[in-house]
Amino acid sequence: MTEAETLPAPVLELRGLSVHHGSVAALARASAAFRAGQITCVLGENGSGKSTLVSVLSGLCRHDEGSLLLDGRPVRFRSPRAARAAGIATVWQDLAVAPLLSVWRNFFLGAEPTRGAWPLRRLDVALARETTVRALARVGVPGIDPDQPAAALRAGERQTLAVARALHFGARALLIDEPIAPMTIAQHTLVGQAVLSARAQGLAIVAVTNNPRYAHLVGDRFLLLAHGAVAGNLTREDVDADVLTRLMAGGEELTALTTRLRQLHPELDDR
Ligand SMILES: Nc1ncnc2c1ncn2[C@@H]1O[C@H](COP(=O)(O)OP(=O)(O)OP(=O)(O)O)[C@@H](O)[C@H]1O
Repeated sequence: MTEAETLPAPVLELRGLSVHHGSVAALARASAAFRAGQITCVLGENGSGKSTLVSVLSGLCRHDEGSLLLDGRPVRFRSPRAARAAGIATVWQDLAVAPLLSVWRNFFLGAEPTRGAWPLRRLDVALARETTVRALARVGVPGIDPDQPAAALRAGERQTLAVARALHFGARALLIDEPIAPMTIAQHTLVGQAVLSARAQGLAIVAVTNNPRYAHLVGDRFLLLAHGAVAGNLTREDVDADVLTRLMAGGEELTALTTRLRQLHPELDDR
């Protein structure tokens, strides 16, 4: 059986997709497939197009060449809301929480459960709290007080809350743009746990990270971007953590590896 026959169909796919910002090609004819139950880590230097990839998949910006496919059908999201409605959840780099609102309020943000029939319908606060605690425990973060203000959460916990939310509201694809502020190992571990829970529940995950060791720990595939183009699309069998670290650090080695892999796997050109 070929690899294509054993893999689940892609949830999201880019085919020869380009995004221009003025004269700059932030993504240049990029092709990649993101499948259910797989974590694809996106790596590349500053300005290589990682955030643009998240923006185009999440409906924030539109492509001007090639195609974006959802379940094999070409789509063009009009807004992040449209992408969300299609089951694509995004944990933004500058993830905003309402700091003074409680954790459970942030979890629901306008989609709170209610009880009773109109006109006596009321917020079901007990259910909202309980659901938040359960959803957080499901992604490996037990024991969070749902009534504490979101400002009290650490960076990793905020990301985790966003992942828990995505799972609760039935997302099929999860996009994570790593925060700019460096995270501690403990914070990375938390986010890693949440991401692995999401994978176990069959989401297609696209995680932008600048940390090759973290990427190697959680990733099934590694999409390397350079100057907006796909410079490598590797599996765990192709690289170990040291190679991934070196690839991140230097363009030359990356180019050599890409050339070699393309010779060995001509089908990489189609990804
Ligand atoms: N809104 C914009 N207007 C003009 N140029 C942009 C815009 N957004 C991105 N670019 C350019 O597109 C290219 C890709 O940027 P992008 O932010 O996607 O890269 P990145 O890999 O996410 O970088 P970083 O790691 O610094 O976040 C860069 O050359 C950047 O300067």
